[in-house]
Amino acid sequence: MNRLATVVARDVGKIYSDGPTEVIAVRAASLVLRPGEMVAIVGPSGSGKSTFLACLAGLERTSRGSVTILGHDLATTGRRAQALLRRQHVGFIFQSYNLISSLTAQENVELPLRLAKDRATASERASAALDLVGLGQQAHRRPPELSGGQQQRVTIARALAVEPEVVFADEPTGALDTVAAAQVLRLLREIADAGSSVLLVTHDVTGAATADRVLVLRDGSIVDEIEQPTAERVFTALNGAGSAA
Ligand SMILES: Nc1ncnc2c1ncn2[C@@H]1O[C@H](COP(=O)(O)OP(=O)(O)OP(=O)(O)O)[C@@H](O)[C@H]1O
Repeated sequence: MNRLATVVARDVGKIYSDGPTEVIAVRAASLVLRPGEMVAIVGPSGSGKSTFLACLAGLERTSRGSVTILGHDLATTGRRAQALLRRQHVGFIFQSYNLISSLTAQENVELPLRLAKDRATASERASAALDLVGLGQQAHRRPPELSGGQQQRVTIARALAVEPEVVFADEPTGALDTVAAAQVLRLLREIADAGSSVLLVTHDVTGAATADRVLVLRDGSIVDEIEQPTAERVFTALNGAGSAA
């Protein structure tokens, strides 16, 4: 069952304790992500998008439900094994670039490769990934010498260099102008078209419409699912979700 799925989430819930009160960030949300599929999660601020993504990526412990990544049930996979799984098979792209400013773009992309499987080919693969995102000429530059869009493309190159089966992207275009954002979205689309799974959290309806499927979250629940999305349909669904909140 679901042998082809890269990520399977069943009835995932996440409750945060905030002093004496509890915040239900995600309630019983389910998702199956397949190879080559790009799924976007949209929803009003505070609807639980980032928390859901973090639970699926194993970055947050779930309060209920189950998550399986590439056949590994996170509930029964130890922390070290999960870290290894992420390092070798999962790419992360966040709004804050998390690049090391004292290292060049090339060194930033090489770093996870040196920690993971392909030390011998780290340099070649990092160069190839930077070429792919159009930054071959900027490989020697450090993050402070690059624009926001270029830094984000370095993080994409870093995620791509490990040839991940799954990419988790949380607001990757949040800090970018329209042109840079479109470039980043195009790269995410290409990653999916090349066979990986991409899960994207975004506020950008146009960006969400580049996905194969859009899930609309409201108050921690998936309230709508749009197949073959257009920006208009995402906008309408999102406004419905927001106004009802
Ligand atoms: N570490 C935490 N401790 C307590 N509550 C949290 C924590 N992280 C998130 N929350 C709460 O969980 C809910 C969902 O937050 P989350 O960041 O997942 O929403 P979001 O849809 O990604 O929001 P945004 O679009 O504004 O980034 C919010 O009410 C938030 O305040």
